[in-house]
Amino acid sequence: MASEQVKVIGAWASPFVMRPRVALNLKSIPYEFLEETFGSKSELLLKSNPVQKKIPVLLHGDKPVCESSIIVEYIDETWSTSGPSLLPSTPYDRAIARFWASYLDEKWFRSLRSILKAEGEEEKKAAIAQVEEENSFIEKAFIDCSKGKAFFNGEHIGYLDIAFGSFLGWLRATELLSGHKLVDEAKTPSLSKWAEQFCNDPAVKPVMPDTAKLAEFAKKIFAKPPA
Ligand SMILES: N[C@@H](CCC(=O)N[C@@H](CS)C(=O)NCC(=O)O)C(=O)O
Repeated sequence: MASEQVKVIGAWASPFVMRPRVALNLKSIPYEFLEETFGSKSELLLKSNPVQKKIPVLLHGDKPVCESSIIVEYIDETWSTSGPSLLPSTPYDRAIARFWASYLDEKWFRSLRSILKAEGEEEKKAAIAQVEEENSFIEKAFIDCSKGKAFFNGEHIGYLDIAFGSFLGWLRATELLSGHKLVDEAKTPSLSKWAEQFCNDPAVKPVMPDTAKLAEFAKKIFAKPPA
Protein backbone atom coordinates (compact mmCIF):
# COMPACT_ATOMS: atom_id res chain seq x y z
CA MET A 1 0.00 0.00 0.00
CA ALA A 2 2.70 2.51 1.05
CA SER A 3 4.58 1.66 -2.17
CA GLU A 4 1.75 2.67 -4.56
CA GLN A 5 2.30 5.64 -6.86
CA VAL A 6 1.78 9.09 -5.32
CA LYS A 7 0.44 12.15 -7.14
CA VAL A 8 -0.51 15.63 -5.90
CA ILE A 9 -3.12 17.66 -7.77
CA GLY A 10 -2.39 21.33 -7.10
CA ALA A 11 -1.14 24.71 -8.26
CA TRP A 12 2.13 26.52 -7.57
CA ALA A 13 0.61 29.52 -5.77
CA SER A 14 -1.61 27.64 -3.32
CA PRO A 15 -0.37 27.62 0.28
CA PHE A 16 -2.57 24.58 0.96
CA VAL A 17 -0.91 22.65 -1.86
CA MET A 18 2.54 23.34 -0.37
CA ARG A 19 1.61 21.30 2.70
CA PRO A 20 1.52 17.80 1.19
CA ARG A 21 4.51 18.65 -1.01
CA VAL A 22 6.67 19.61 1.99
CA ALA A 23 5.45 16.57 3.94
CA LEU A 24 6.30 14.19 1.05
CA ASN A 25 9.71 15.83 0.63
CA LEU A 26 10.44 15.45 4.36
CA LYS A 27 9.57 11.75 4.11
CA SER A 28 11.58 11.40 0.83
CA ILE A 29 8.52 10.01 -0.99
CA PRO A 30 8.70 10.65 -4.74
CA TYR A 31 5.49 12.04 -6.25
CA GLU A 32 4.16 13.43 -9.48
CA PHE A 33 2.84 17.02 -9.37
CA LEU A 34 -0.25 17.54 -11.51
CA GLU A 35 -0.59 21.30 -12.00
CA GLU A 36 -4.12 22.64 -12.41
CA THR A 37 -4.69 25.61 -14.72
CA PHE A 38 -5.76 28.75 -12.83
CA GLY A 39 -9.45 29.47 -13.40
CA SER A 40 -10.44 25.95 -14.46
CA LYS A 41 -10.78 22.53 -12.86
CA SER A 42 -9.57 19.32 -14.51
CA GLU A 43 -11.73 16.21 -14.90
CA LEU A 44 -9.32 14.43 -12.57
CA LEU A 45 -9.80 17.08 -9.83
CA LEU A 46 -13.59 16.99 -10.16
CA LYS A 47 -13.55 13.19 -10.01
CA SER A 48 -11.10 13.10 -7.07
CA ASN A 49 -12.69 15.81 -4.91
CA PRO A 50 -16.32 15.95 -6.11
CA VAL A 51 -17.59 17.48 -2.85
CA GLN A 52 -15.30 20.51 -2.42
CA LYS A 53 -13.69 20.59 -5.89
CA LYS A 54 -10.60 22.12 -4.24
CA ILE A 55 -6.87 21.57 -4.37
CA PRO A 56 -4.80 19.92 -3.00
CA VAL A 57 -5.75 16.30 -3.58
CA LEU A 58 -3.29 13.52 -2.84
CA LEU A 59 -3.73 10.45 -5.03
CA HIS A 60 -2.28 7.34 -3.43
CA GLY A 61 -2.63 4.70 -6.10
CA ASP A 62 -6.21 5.40 -7.18
CA LYS A 63 -7.36 6.60 -3.74
CA PRO A 64 -7.90 10.35 -3.29
CA VAL A 65 -7.27 12.12 0.02
CA CYS A 66 -8.53 15.73 0.39
CA GLU A 67 -7.97 18.68 2.82
CA SER A 68 -4.34 19.73 3.23
CA SER A 69 -3.98 19.11 6.98
CA ILE A 70 -5.70 15.74 6.72
CA ILE A 71 -3.36 14.85 3.85
CA VAL A 72 -0.32 15.75 6.00
CA GLU A 73 -1.62 13.46 8.77
CA TYR A 74 -2.25 10.71 6.20
CA ILE A 75 1.32 11.04 4.90
CA ASP A 76 2.71 10.87 8.44
CA GLU A 77 0.73 7.71 9.26
CA THR A 78 1.29 5.96 5.92
CA TRP A 79 5.05 6.54 5.85
CA SER A 80 5.54 6.41 9.62
CA THR A 81 8.97 4.79 9.31
CA SER A 82 10.34 7.21 6.65
CA GLY A 83 11.85 10.51 7.76
CA PRO A 84 10.84 12.45 10.87
CA SER A 85 7.46 12.12 12.62
CA LEU A 86 5.35 15.10 11.67
CA LEU A 87 2.85 14.99 14.53
CA PRO A 88 3.99 15.50 18.13
CA SER A 89 4.32 12.32 20.20
CA THR A 90 1.79 13.09 22.99
CA PRO A 91 -2.00 13.48 22.65
CA TYR A 92 -1.85 16.88 24.36
CA ASP A 93 0.87 18.26 22.06
CA ARG A 94 -1.04 16.91 19.05
CA ALA A 95 -4.21 18.67 20.25
CA ILE A 96 -2.29 21.95 20.63
CA ALA A 97 -0.70 21.63 17.18
CA ARG A 98 -4.12 20.95 15.60
CA PHE A 99 -5.65 23.91 17.46
CA TRP A 100 -3.07 26.33 16.04
CA ALA A 101 -3.28 24.83 12.56
CA SER A 102 -7.04 25.37 12.64
CA TYR A 103 -6.56 28.95 13.96
CA LEU A 104 -4.20 29.70 11.07
CA ASP A 105 -6.68 28.48 8.46
CA GLU A 106 -9.87 29.85 9.99
CA LYS A 107 -8.60 33.17 11.36
CA TRP A 108 -5.05 34.21 10.56
CA PHE A 109 -5.05 33.63 6.78
CA ARG A 110 -8.34 35.51 6.45
CA SER A 111 -6.79 38.43 8.38
CA LEU A 112 -3.74 38.37 6.11
CA ARG A 113 -5.95 38.47 3.02
CA SER A 114 -7.82 41.44 4.50
CA ILE A 115 -4.63 43.49 4.08
CA LEU A 116 -4.66 42.76 0.34
CA LYS A 117 -8.39 43.39 0.04
CA ALA A 118 -8.38 46.61 2.11
CA GLU A 119 -9.94 49.66 0.51
CA GLY A 120 -8.10 52.78 1.60
CA GLU A 121 -5.34 53.47 4.12
CA GLU A 122 -7.53 53.27 7.27
CA GLU A 123 -8.81 49.79 6.39
CA LYS A 124 -5.30 48.66 5.53
CA LYS A 125 -3.92 49.98 8.85
CA ALA A 126 -6.62 48.15 10.81
CA ALA A 127 -5.97 44.90 8.90
CA ILE A 128 -2.23 45.16 9.56
CA ALA A 129 -2.85 45.77 13.29
CA GLN A 130 -5.11 42.70 13.36
CA VAL A 131 -2.44 40.45 11.79
CA GLU A 132 0.22 41.83 14.14
CA GLU A 133 -1.95 41.03 17.15
CA GLU A 134 -2.51 37.49 15.86
CA ASN A 135 1.23 37.13 15.15
CA SER A 136 1.96 37.92 18.79
CA PHE A 137 -0.27 34.97 19.82
CA ILE A 138 1.58 32.73 17.37
CA GLU A 139 4.97 33.96 18.63
CA LYS A 140 3.92 32.86 22.14
CA ALA A 141 2.64 29.52 20.77
CA PHE A 142 6.02 28.98 19.10
CA ILE A 143 7.87 29.55 22.38
CA ASP A 144 5.57 27.05 24.16
CA CYS A 145 5.54 24.38 21.42
CA SER A 146 9.20 24.47 20.37
CA LYS A 147 10.54 24.11 23.93
CA GLY A 148 13.75 25.92 22.96
CA LYS A 149 14.26 24.01 19.67
CA ALA A 150 14.26 25.36 16.10
CA PHE A 151 10.73 24.34 15.07
CA PHE A 152 7.20 24.19 16.48
CA ASN A 153 7.64 20.40 16.31
CA GLY A 154 11.05 20.47 18.08
CA GLU A 155 14.25 19.53 16.25
CA HIS A 156 12.50 18.76 12.95
CA ILE A 157 9.83 20.39 10.85
CA GLY A 158 6.43 18.94 11.73
CA TYR A 159 2.70 19.35 11.26
CA LEU A 160 2.34 22.89 12.67
CA ASP A 161 5.55 24.11 10.98
CA ILE A 162 4.10 22.89 7.69
CA ALA A 163 0.70 24.49 8.43
CA PHE A 164 2.19 27.94 9.14
CA GLY A 165 5.26 27.71 6.92
CA SER A 166 3.13 27.11 3.85
CA PHE A 167 1.66 30.58 4.35
CA LEU A 168 5.08 32.29 4.41
CA GLY A 169 5.10 32.89 0.65
CA TRP A 170 1.80 34.76 0.97
CA LEU A 171 3.05 36.58 4.07
CA ARG A 172 6.11 37.82 2.18
CA ALA A 173 4.06 38.77 -0.88
CA THR A 174 1.68 40.72 1.39
CA GLU A 175 4.65 42.48 3.01
CA LEU A 176 5.95 43.40 -0.43
CA LEU A 177 2.60 44.72 -1.68
CA SER A 178 1.70 46.59 1.53
CA GLY A 179 5.21 47.95 2.11
CA HIS A 180 4.94 46.80 5.72
CA LYS A 181 6.98 44.08 7.51
CA LEU A 182 4.69 41.76 9.48
CA VAL A 183 7.22 39.25 10.84
CA ASP A 184 10.64 40.61 11.73
CA GLU A 185 13.38 40.51 14.36
CA ALA A 186 11.90 43.44 16.31
CA LYS A 187 8.23 42.38 16.46
CA THR A 188 8.35 38.60 16.54
CA PRO A 189 11.98 37.52 17.02
CA SER A 190 11.24 33.81 17.46
CA LEU A 191 8.96 33.61 14.42
CA SER A 192 11.44 35.62 12.37
CA LYS A 193 14.24 33.11 13.08
CA TRP A 194 11.89 30.15 12.64
CA ALA A 195 10.71 31.47 9.24
CA GLU A 196 14.28 31.75 7.99
CA GLN A 197 15.11 28.21 9.08
CA PHE A 198 11.89 26.82 7.63
CA CYS A 199 12.46 28.47 4.24
CA ASN A 200 16.07 27.25 4.07
CA ASP A 201 15.17 23.62 4.66
CA PRO A 202 15.85 21.40 1.60
CA ALA A 203 12.32 19.94 1.85
CA VAL A 204 10.83 23.45 1.57
CA LYS A 205 13.12 25.42 -0.77
CA PRO A 206 12.08 23.74 -4.04
CA VAL A 207 8.35 24.32 -3.40
CA MET A 208 8.39 27.78 -1.79
CA PRO A 209 6.98 30.22 -4.37
CA ASP A 210 9.03 33.23 -5.43
CA THR A 211 7.82 36.32 -3.54
CA ALA A 212 7.77 38.71 -6.52
CA LYS A 213 5.95 36.19 -8.74
CA LEU A 214 3.41 35.52 -5.99
CA ALA A 215 2.91 39.26 -5.43
CA GLU A 216 2.11 39.69 -9.16
CA PHE A 217 -0.35 36.79 -8.94
CA ALA A 218 -1.94 38.25 -5.77
CA LYS A 219 -2.36 41.63 -7.51
CA LYS A 220 -4.24 39.88 -10.30
CA ILE A 221 -6.62 37.90 -8.10
CA PHE A 222 -7.31 40.75 -5.68
CA ALA A 223 -7.66 43.37 -8.41
CA LYS A 224 -10.92 45.28 -8.07
CA PRO A 225 -13.18 45.25 -11.12
CA PRO A 226 -13.48 48.69 -12.74
CA ALA A 227 -16.36 50.69 -11.22
N1 LIG B 1 -9.29 23.78 3.58
C1 LIG B 1 -8.76 23.44 2.28
C2 LIG B 1 -8.57 24.73 1.49
C3 LIG B 1 -8.14 24.43 0.07
C4 LIG B 1 -8.36 25.63 -0.84
O1 LIG B 1 -9.00 26.64 -0.47
N2 LIG B 1 -7.87 25.52 -2.08
C5 LIG B 1 -8.09 26.57 -3.05
C6 LIG B 1 -6.78 26.93 -3.75
S1 LIG B 1 -5.71 27.80 -2.66
C7 LIG B 1 -9.04 26.05 -4.12
O2 LIG B 1 -8.96 24.92 -4.58
N3 LIG B 1 -9.96 26.91 -4.54
C8 LIG B 1 -10.88 26.60 -5.60
C9 LIG B 1 -12.29 26.79 -5.20
O3 LIG B 1 -12.56 27.27 -4.07
O4 LIG B 1 -13.15 26.47 -6.01
C10 LIG B 1 -7.43 22.70 2.47
O5 LIG B 1 -6.76 22.94 3.49
O6 LIG B 1 -7.09 21.87 1.62
